[in-house]
Amino acid sequence: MKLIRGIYNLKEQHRGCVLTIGNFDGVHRGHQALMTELIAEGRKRNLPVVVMLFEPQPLELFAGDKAPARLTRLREKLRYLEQAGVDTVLCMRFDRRFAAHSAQCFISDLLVEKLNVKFLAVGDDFRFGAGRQGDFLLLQKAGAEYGFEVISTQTYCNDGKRISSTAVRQALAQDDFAQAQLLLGHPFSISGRVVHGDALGRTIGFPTANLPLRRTVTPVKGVFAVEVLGLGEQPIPGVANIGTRPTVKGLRQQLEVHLLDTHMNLYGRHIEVVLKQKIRDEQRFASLDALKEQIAKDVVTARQFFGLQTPV
Ligand SMILES: Cc1cc2nc3c(=O)[nH]c(=O)nc-3n(C[C@H](O)[C@H](O)[C@H](O)COP(=O)(O)O)c2cc1C
Ligand SMILES: Nc1ncnc2c1ncn2[C@@H]1O[C@H](COP(=O)(O)OP(=O)(O)OP(=O)(O)O)[C@@H](O)[C@H]1O
Repeated sequence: MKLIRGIYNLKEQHRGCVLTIGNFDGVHRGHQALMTELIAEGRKRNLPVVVMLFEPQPLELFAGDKAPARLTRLREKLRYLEQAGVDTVLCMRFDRRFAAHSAQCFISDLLVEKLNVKFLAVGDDFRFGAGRQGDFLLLQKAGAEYGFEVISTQTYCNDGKRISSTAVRQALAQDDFAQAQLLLGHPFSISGRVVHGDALGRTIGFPTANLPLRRTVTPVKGVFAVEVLGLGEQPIPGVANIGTRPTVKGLRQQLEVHLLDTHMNLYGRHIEVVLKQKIRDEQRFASLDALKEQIAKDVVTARQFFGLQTPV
């Protein structure tokens, strides 16, 4: 799969494609169904399948930390879109300048001139261009004028309800990871590169691997039983805290994971942490000893969840 970043990297050879546009946060089963349709269309027309997405997501620009929690970072979106069989991702930098382009200009400069789109599939509620002036009807009119087909995507449902990134966030807000997985078509996970922490964890007897969470808003918070992927063939069970660590006056949100029965130096490794079950909310403890005592209990809870014997 190819990644093209920004309009200036679009070259003559990229003209002619079947296209969809959106956030695709989570790359959930609704998105996957749309990809399947688009890929069939691309094969029929012998044209590459292109997904246009925006970074940051538009609401992150407009609403900052009031924006909905992000389910996937760009890297994760790319991985899932590649698995779905997409040929090219066109990642547009969504800044004030880009957002100020008129709907007409978005169509004529980007869709027609740069991409020469032949088939476009978007939701019938899709809005675009400065002030959200552009809508599905305008796209259809433009399609008739410039010679491309515009269709509205079929709604893909679960239990009679439309699958959406919002629905996944709602499931996660209730710590319902089974429901989130059902909607996503893959487990909810957080991944990243392990960085150095304050090495306090080792002194309190629970060494942790720290992942900084660059996203401003996380969809989940607290202490969880987790499985860590990316450290060999088998997932490694662990216990993780997602939060600001109020006991040690941590400032930024991070994910810290303590592996059960495994001692490894993880600095610099890329890991994927799959959340399996919530254990409790993060708390501010009066002392490090109190925190240590609680983490020992969390470890026991996680061991029980994984059906692991607790050493005596
Ligand atoms: C299972 C687990 C639960 C945790 N729970 C809390 C908590 O409730 N409150 C808190 O302030 N820190 C919590 N922490 C974070 C600890 O404060 C942190 O691991 C310790 O300060 C070590 O930080 P370091 O790795 O940056 O040295 C938890 C860590 C783990 C692994
Ligand atoms: N359940 C679904 N079935 C079919 N198409 C979908 C479904 N969900 C999203 N799409 C389509 O995928 C494209 C990208 O959707 P986008 O990620 O912007 O929204 P979303 O998944 O509905 O999330 P949100 O909850 O943020 O609105 C749009 O064209 C949208 O219509």
